[in-house]
Amino acid sequence: MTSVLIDSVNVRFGDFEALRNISLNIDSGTFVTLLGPSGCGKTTLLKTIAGFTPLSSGKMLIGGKETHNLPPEKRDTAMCFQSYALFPHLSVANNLLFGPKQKKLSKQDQATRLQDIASQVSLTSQLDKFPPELSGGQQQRVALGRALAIQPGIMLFDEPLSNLDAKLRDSVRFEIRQLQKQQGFTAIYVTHDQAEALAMSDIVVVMNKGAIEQIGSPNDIYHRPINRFVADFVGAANILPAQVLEQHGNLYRVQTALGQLQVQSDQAPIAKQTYIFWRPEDMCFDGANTSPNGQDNIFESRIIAKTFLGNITECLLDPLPHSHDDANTALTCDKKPSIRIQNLGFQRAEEGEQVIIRVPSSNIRFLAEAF
Ligand SMILES: Nc1ncnc2c1ncn2[C@@H]1O[C@H](COP(=O)(O)OP(=O)(O)OP(=O)(O)O)[C@@H](O)[C@H]1O
Repeated sequence: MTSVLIDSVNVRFGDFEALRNISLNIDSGTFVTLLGPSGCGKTTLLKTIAGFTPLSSGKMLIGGKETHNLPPEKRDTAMCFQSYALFPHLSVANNLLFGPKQKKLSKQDQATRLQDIASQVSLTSQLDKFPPELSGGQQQRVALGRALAIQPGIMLFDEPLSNLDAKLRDSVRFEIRQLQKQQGFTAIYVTHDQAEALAMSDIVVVMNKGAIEQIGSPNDIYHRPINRFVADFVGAANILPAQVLEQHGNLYRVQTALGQLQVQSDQAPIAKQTYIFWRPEDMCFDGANTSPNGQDNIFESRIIAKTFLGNITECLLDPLPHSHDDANTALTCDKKPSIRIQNLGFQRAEEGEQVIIRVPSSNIRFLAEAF
């Protein structure tokens, strides 16, 4: 088991800064996901950990050892790629044995390792086949088994499931997580798929433009994103600029382009002009135009578009003018945003229909970002 400490790391390619001031502490045995849009530096960070890309500045420790003079083969890491990178002329067995042979394991240890790994990645019946004779999912499992056969302290995964169809992706994703839990290796997993990151990880690292935006548990990242980028990248979000008007205990009245809203928050806003957000599933369709506790936000909207998603329905709403607005506040002039709602109860509502929606004040959160 191996920890990774990354301290103020920068990586430059010529004038281009691919990684900016990255600091990250990964405990041994943790499953960490690097999540972010294409080009944000995820693979570069993975390659610096593997030792394939040198640091421009900062330092890195693997298992407590400074990596400055540590070549890739001495880092206790193995990498599993999106492209599988299998040896087509070698059988599945010999692909799996590539690492153990390089490590000069005895014939008997190689045989034991092969049996163990083949059964872990469910390939025992495929050992004599060659990679071109396998399905995409089987090839992916060979790539995984080949990396596992080295028994690394740290497994580095670079979008390993992106070539698989949705169903297979779910099952291989589950297998990887099960293996990681059983064997206890540290996993650093690159993806741009937020659902994958939330489903697999102990810790999610959200990256943007070469820097880290937020580090947290899947629950924190989803429910307590710190800024608009994270809120929007990790799932759908309704985000509004908000001007704080008054506070009573943990209840805030804010002016938004939708009118005045109430926000119940134990965390104070970082500025008077900030942003609020809520998830599409945090609001509901309501028959009554009153708030029973005086703290819910109720507004009328027109359904612009309706999408059936199987277990839920998503609607795009055009909120109608709010009758209790403070017309003197600048934000009432802002362009009125559309709002997304996901709900079980919308199946019968039709596009064009006018509906009343409710957002409990406790479901709206402040982002730690000012404008
Ligand atoms: N060897 C290199 N020389 C110059 N620029 C590079 C090099 N490697 C990566 N980059 C640049 O660094 C940036 C980050 O690339 P990286 O591959 O780390 O992104 P990523 O987040 O993994 O993207 P993707 O999800 O598309 O794989 C990109 O703009 C890329 O063009």
